[in-house]
Amino acid sequence: MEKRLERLIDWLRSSDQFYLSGNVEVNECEASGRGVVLRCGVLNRNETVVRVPNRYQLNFNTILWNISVFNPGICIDGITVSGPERQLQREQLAENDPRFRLYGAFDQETLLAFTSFQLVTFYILVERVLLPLWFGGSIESFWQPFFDVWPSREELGSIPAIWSNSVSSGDRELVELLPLASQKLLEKKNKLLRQDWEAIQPWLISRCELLRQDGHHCPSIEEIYEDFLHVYFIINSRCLYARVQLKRDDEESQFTMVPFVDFLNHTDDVDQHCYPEIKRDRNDPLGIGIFSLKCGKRGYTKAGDEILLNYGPHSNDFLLNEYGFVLQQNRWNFIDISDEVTNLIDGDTVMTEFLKNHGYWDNYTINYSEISYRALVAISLLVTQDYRRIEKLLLGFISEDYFLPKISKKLHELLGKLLQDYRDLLQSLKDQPATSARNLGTIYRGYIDIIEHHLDSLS
Ligand SMILES: C[S@@+](CC[C@H](N)C(=O)[O-])C[C@H]1O[C@@H](n2cnc3c(N)ncnc32)[C@H](O)[C@@H]1O
Repeated sequence: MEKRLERLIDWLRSSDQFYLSGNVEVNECEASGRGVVLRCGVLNRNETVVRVPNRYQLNFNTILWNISVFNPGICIDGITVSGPERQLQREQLAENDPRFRLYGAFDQETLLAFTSFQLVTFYILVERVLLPLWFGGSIESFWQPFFDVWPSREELGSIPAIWSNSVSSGDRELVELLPLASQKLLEKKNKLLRQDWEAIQPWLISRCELLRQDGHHCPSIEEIYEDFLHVYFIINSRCLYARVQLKRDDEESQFTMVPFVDFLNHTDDVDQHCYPEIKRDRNDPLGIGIFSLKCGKRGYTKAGDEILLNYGPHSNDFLLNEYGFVLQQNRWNFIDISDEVTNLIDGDTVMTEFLKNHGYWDNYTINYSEISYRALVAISLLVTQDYRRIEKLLLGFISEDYFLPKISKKLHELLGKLLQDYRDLLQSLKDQPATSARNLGTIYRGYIDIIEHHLDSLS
């Protein structure tokens, strides 16, 4: 890894807009992979840790630029390569570079119809997996130094969508043990994976056909699907929010991938650590901009301190499904108790309809500090069946405090049952030493903390 890191930084240094603080370095540990630490000196509030120009970021725009070098039919003013620049770029390329054919078949409309995720995944698969198969790997992607520092398949094996979609995952049986919040996230992710695979699969098949026509070995589509899963979660776990004007109507497409910045690990602390800043580049007005990572309020003064970034206020269920890790302590944890509560009400159509009509059916949660208002409304109705007063509660004429003494016994019962279920699940996970099972155990331990806290305050 040391050599690959050196190569990455040399590559980035070929731009004079790149900056990296001399006070930081990358280190590696088993629990969180690569991370960035303070090597020496200090980092003060608002100081730049690293700055990466647009050209070295992988995103919808830079990919269009790179494809347009090989395909003159892709022409978007300010985004794709200009005439004189194309000439310059071409002079550096071999005439038989396979990308003239790999990218030549696209028309602009097709490319623009892809989401960011689809285009970035397709492009990385071509540049990282297919391109090295031509001419014994003698043609190398511009992005190779970036590709070389990404996590291996094994490192991403702790993500539930990998358990459920990859034939090589040994953790498939853990899907059954996922809590409801994770099951819902997994379902959503599986749907996106299916959609994106369907969108790019035909293009990958026809690109593989080109390889075969030239007499090269080509992986089967099943093998490429495994690469697709790997690349998909590399992107998913490393992308950073950035406006992509060409895709402005698609919220999910607003991201960029930024070398080195993507070495920062996550903290649940939202406003103390580093923060991103994107500045428009005068020389590249339609690009995403220059991406900087700045030091937050807390500053760093002790050598070895880890420089961190908050990925968002995410629970352990979310972190597991999006990134494949969990935190031992996480202030954003919550339990989805929708199934337990709806099961208690199910069968009573009047009550169900009432809650549905008022927008209070389903989606009930508890976090460390509170039982959600939605859950209190549903349980109060279940216990009291006092429709008149519940309407007053919803209109704000009475407070939930009126109902709390009446529902305390039911809450005790419900939380007591959940506590037992989670303890049983923890017990059944105890004999499984793998990281994925340990992560699930951490989620359930977080749930137990939440429930014990509420049971203490109810009694
Ligand atoms: C943006 S990358 C950070 C760099 C990454 N550690 C690497 O080795 O390249 C996000 C990934 O880092 C790991 N990660 C981030 N924060 C972590 C944390 N607090 N604890 C454990 N793993 C973490 C997870 O594997 C996650 O998918």
